Amino acid sequence: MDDWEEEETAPSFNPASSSNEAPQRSFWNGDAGDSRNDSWNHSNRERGGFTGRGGRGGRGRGFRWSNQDEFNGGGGDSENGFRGRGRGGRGGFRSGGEQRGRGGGGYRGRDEDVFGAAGDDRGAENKDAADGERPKVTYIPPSLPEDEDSIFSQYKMGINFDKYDDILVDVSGTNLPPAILTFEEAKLCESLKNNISRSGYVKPTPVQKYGLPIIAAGRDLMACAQTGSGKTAAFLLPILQQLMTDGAAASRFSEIQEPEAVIVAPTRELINQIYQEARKFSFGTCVRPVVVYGGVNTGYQIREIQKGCNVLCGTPGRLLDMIGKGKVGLSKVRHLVLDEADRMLDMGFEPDTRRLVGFPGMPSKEERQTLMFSATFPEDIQRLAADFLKVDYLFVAVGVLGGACADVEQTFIQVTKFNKREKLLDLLRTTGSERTMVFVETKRQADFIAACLCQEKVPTTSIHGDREQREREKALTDFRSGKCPVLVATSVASRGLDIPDVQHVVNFDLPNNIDDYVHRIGRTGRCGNVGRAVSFYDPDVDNQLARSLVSVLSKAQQEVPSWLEESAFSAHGSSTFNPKTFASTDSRKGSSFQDSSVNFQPPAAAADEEENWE
Ligand SMILES: Nc1ncnc2c1ncn2[C@@H]1O[C@H](COP(=O)(O)OP(=O)(O)OP(=O)(O)O)[C@@H](O)[C@H]1O
Repeated sequence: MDDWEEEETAPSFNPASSSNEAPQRSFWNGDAGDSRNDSWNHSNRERGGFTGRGGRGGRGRGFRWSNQDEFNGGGGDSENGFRGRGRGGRGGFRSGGEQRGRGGGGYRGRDEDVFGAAGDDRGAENKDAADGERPKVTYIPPSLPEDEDSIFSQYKMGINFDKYDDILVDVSGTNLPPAILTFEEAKLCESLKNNISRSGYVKPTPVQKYGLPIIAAGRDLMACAQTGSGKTAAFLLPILQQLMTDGAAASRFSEIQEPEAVIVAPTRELINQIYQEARKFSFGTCVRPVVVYGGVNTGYQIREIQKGCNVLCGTPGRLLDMIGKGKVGLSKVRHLVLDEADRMLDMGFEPDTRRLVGFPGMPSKEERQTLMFSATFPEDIQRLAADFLKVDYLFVAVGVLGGACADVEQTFIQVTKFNKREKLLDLLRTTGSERTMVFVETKRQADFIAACLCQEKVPTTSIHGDREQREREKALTDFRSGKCPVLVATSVASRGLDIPDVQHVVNFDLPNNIDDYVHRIGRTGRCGNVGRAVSFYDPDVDNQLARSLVSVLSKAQQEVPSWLEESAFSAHGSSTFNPKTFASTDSRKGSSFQDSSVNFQPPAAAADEEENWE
C-alpha cells in the first residue's frame, strides 16, 4: 500500500444512522432559551453525532437551536452566496470572502473546491503535506459497478416526455445545420446507437435534436434548455461520435495523457455524474473517460488518468491541479465543454475558467470547439461567454430562457422564521417515503435540520460543503437508494444532479437569486416526469425575490398566489429583478448581430410582460 492508498480515518456521519443517539429533546417546539440544549455539536460528536465537518472539526460552533437567527441567513457558512445578489449580477462582491466569514478561500468558498475539507484544493494535498495544516486527502471512491445492468440503469421517461416536442425552440446564428428528428438521423456509429437504446432513449429531446447536428458540424454552441431535458447527452453523444470517427483510443503508454475532450462542471457530484454518463455512452468502445474532482485522493486520480484518458471530466480546481502537475497535456483538446456554463463564468469560477483556456498548450478558441450548456443564461454572462467562443457560435434556447420546468408544480407557503421547522415537519408527514430534497441556506442549517428530522424519526441525510467527500457520496447513495428518503442540501446540490424519483423539492430557505431557484426545483420533474416544489416564503427575507418568482411562475403556467403578487408589486427597487436580462434570448440580438434565426417562438411577449413591472 503506497502513500495514496491509506485508508481515511475520519469517521463518517450519517444523520439517519445517528438519530438514535441524538439528544432526547424536541427540536420542533421553538422554545428558545433552553440553555441545556443550546449547543450539542461537540458532545454529540462523542456520541457519534456530527463528526463530518470536512476536517474543520474544531470550529466550536454548536447547534444553537434556540437562536433562530443562527439559521436564517446569518452566519458565514452560506453556500448560497449572498442575499441580495441580483440574478446574474456579476459586479461587486469580489470581497465575498469577507462576507462569508470563515469561508476557506474567499469568494470561492461558495464553490465546489472550497466546499470540501481541503478548501482551495489546487495543490491542496501537496500543500497539506508540506505545511501540516490539514490532513492529506486519502479518500478513494468505491469502484463503479462494471455490469451492464448497473451501467445502463435508467431514469424512467415520464408521462410528459412527448410534450417536449411542443416546446418552442429559438436558434440563432448563421448557417444552421438542420435539426434531426430521430437518433438514426444523427448518423452515429453502431456502438453509440446500441448504448443509446440500452439507455432507454427512444427519441431525442429538443436540445438533442438541435445540439447533435450543430456539434457534429463542428460549430461552437451556447445552449439553454430546461432542467432535466437531456443536455448531458446533447454534448456527450456528438463528442464521442467525433472521437470514434477520429479513431481516438486511450493509451496507457504515455506519462502525460492528452485528452481530446475536456468537460468542466462546478460541483463534484455533478462532474461525477457526467463522467458516469460518458462511461455509459462509451461502453464497449476504445474511448476512455476519466473524472477528477476535489476531496478525492490525488494519487488515485493520477493513476486513473495514466490508464489512458480521452475525455477528461473535472471540477476546475482539481483539473488545473492535474494540468499543473504535468499529468495532463492540453494540446490535443478539440472539444471543451462548460456544463452549467453560467455558473462556470460567474465570478466564482470565471478566473479558473480563464486559467484553463489560457493554459499553455490549450488550443485557442479558433482551433477548438467550445460548448456551453445550462438551464439559465443571464445576458451579461452570455456576453462574457462570447470571449470563449468563436464569433459565429450558435445559440439554442429551448423554451423560455432561464424558465422553470413546467412539469414541476410550484407552491408557496408564507412562513416566519419561527414556524418554518414545524411547517417542514408537517409537510414531510404528508410525503411519507417519497424522495424529497430540502434546500437550506447554510451548511450549519443543513446539519441542524437533518438532525431535527432524524430526531423526529424521518430518515434523513445531508449534503453540503463541510462534509467530507466520502460522506457526501454516502449521503447521495443513501438518498438514491431510498435508505434516507429526505436529503437536506445547500445549493451545492442545486445544479445538475439527476436522481431518479425525486418527487419533491422543498425550499426551506429560498435562495437569493432566481437562477438558483430554477435549478433547485429542477431536481424534480425531470425527463417528462412530474414533480412538486414547495417553497417557504418569509416576507421579511424573501421580498427581494418576489418579482422574479412571479415571473417564473407565470411563464411556467403556474398559479401565482395573490399575496406573492402583492409582494412583488410592493418590492420597489428590487435588485434581483432585471426584466431585460430575464426574458431575452441570444444576447447578440438587439446589437448589430446579423443572424439567420430559426425562431420558433418569438419570446418578445414574455419580455413585455416583465417590463410592466418596472
Ligand atoms: N432522449 C432521451 N430519452 C430518454 N431519457 C433521456 C433522454 N435524454 C436524456 N434522458 C435522461 O433524462 C435525465 C435528465 O437528463 P440530464 O441530466 O442530461 O438533464 P439536464 O438537461 O442536463 O438537466 P440539468 O439542467 O438539471 O442539468 C437523465 O436521466 C437522462 O439519462
